[in-house]
Amino acid sequence: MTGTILGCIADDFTGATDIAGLLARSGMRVSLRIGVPDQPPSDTSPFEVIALKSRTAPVAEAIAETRAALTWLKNAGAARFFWKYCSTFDSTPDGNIGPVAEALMRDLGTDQTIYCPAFPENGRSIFMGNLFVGQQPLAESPMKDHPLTPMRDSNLMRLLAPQVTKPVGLTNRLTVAKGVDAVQASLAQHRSDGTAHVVVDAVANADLETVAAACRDMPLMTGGSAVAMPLPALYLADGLLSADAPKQAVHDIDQKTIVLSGSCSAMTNAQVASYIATGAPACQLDPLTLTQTGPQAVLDWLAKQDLTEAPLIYATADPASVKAAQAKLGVAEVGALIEQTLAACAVAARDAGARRIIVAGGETSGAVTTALKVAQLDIATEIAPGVPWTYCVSDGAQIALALKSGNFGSETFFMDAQAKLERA
Ligand SMILES: Nc1ncnc2c1ncn2[C@@H]1O[C@H](COP(=O)(O)OP(=O)(O)OP(=O)(O)O)[C@@H](O)[C@H]1O
Ligand SMILES: O=C(O)[C@@H](O)C(=O)CO
Repeated sequence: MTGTILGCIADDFTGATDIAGLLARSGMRVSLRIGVPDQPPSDTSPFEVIALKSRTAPVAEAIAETRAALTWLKNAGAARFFWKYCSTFDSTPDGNIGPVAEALMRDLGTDQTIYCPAFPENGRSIFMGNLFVGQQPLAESPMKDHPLTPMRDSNLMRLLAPQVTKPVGLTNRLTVAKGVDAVQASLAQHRSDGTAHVVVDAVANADLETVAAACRDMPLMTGGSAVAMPLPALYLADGLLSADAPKQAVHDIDQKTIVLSGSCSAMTNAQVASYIATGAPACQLDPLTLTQTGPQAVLDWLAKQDLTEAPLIYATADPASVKAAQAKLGVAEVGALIEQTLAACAVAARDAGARRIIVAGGETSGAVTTALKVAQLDIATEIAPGVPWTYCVSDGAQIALALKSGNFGSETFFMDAQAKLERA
C-alpha cells in the first residue's frame, strides 16, 4: 500500500480543486481537505491537497496556516511538496507567495525552489519570465483590475523579488526547449550562484513535462496546477508510486441538482447567460432587494423548484451593476451578503434532496463548502481544465460538488458539468 507521495497546499479553494483535478487525470486517488484537518492523517491518498483561504490573508497568518498544513502532510507521509497559487500569480508587493515559499523552504531545509504558474490549457504561458493571459501580458489582461490583487506588472521576477529575501533568477524557454538535463544544469548553476528562487518559463504542456521531470525530486515545487500534472506518471515510472495505489472511486449520485453562481467574471457571465438560454429555471439575486427582504424570497422560490431540472440561483452581474451595488452597500458587505445567501441556498437545496451542487466563484465556493460543513473531497471526473467533479459527505448525504474558478470553463460549463456526471 502506497502512502502519501505528494502533499500540496493551495492558497484558495478553487485553486485546490484545480490542482487536485489535474493530478487526478492520472486515475490515482486524490483527496482534498478543506483547511488543515483537526485530526491526524487517516484514510490518506497518494496525493493529498489542503485548501487554505490565504491568498489575501496577512503574511504572518498565511505563513502560520501553510506551515500547519505542511506538518499535517508530513505526518501523512509526504516527502515532496507543492505550493499552489494562482496561474495569474495573484498577490501584492507585500503578498504571500514569496514569504510562504521561503517559510516552506526553511521548514524543509531546502535552498532552492521553482515558480511556474503556466497553465497553457487555460491560456497562461510564461516567456522570458513574463506571464501572459491568452495573447495579453498579465498587466494588460483583465487581471489589472482585479478588486483585491490588481496585477500591474507582467514580469514574474519583478513581482517576486520584493516578496523574498534571497535572489530571484530565470530558467528561460530556450533552456526548457533543450530538455530535462539542460533545466537541471541551469538550476544547478543558479544554486551555485546563490539563486534560491527560480522562475521557469513554459508555453506548452510539453514544456511542463520537461520542467516537472527536471524538478520532480525537489522537496518543494511552486506554481499553478499544470506543472504538477505530470508528477503522478513520473512517480510511477520512478517506482515511488505502485500501480496498485488507490484509484479514484465512482459513486452513483442522485440526479437532483442545484447551480449556484456568485462569480461576476466575464466567463461566468457568459456561462450564466448560456445556461438561462437553455430554458433552465433561474432566479437572480439582487443585492439591494436582499438587504431589505433577506434570503426568504429566494428560499421560497427554491422550495417550489423541481430539482431534476437543475435550477440556477445567481448573483452574477456585469461590472457596472457590481460597482453600483458596492458603492451603495460596501464591497465587503455586498460580497458577504451574497455569499451567505448562496450558502443558505446550498444547505436548503441539500435538505430538499439536491445531491449535485455546482458552484461558480472561489469566494462563493468557500462560503458554500463551509455552510455544507464539508471537510474532505475526493476528486472525480474532470469537467473542464482545472475543474473536476468531487465527492463529499454533507450532513450524512453523499454529494457531488463542482467548484468552478471564476475564469475557468467554456460558455457551456453548467451543461457540461451535468453531462459529465452522467457519463462518469
Ligand atoms: N451582483 C453582485 N454585486 C456585488 N458583488 C457581487 C455580486 N455578485 C456576486 N458578488 C460577490 O463577488 C464576489 C465574487 O467572488 P468569487 O471569488 O466568488 O468569484 P470570482 O472572483 O469570479 O472567482 P475566482 O476567485 O475563482 O476567480 C463574491 O464575494 C460575491 O458575493
Ligand atoms: O490557478 C488558477 O488560475 C486557479 O486555480 C485559481 O487559483 C483560482 O483562484
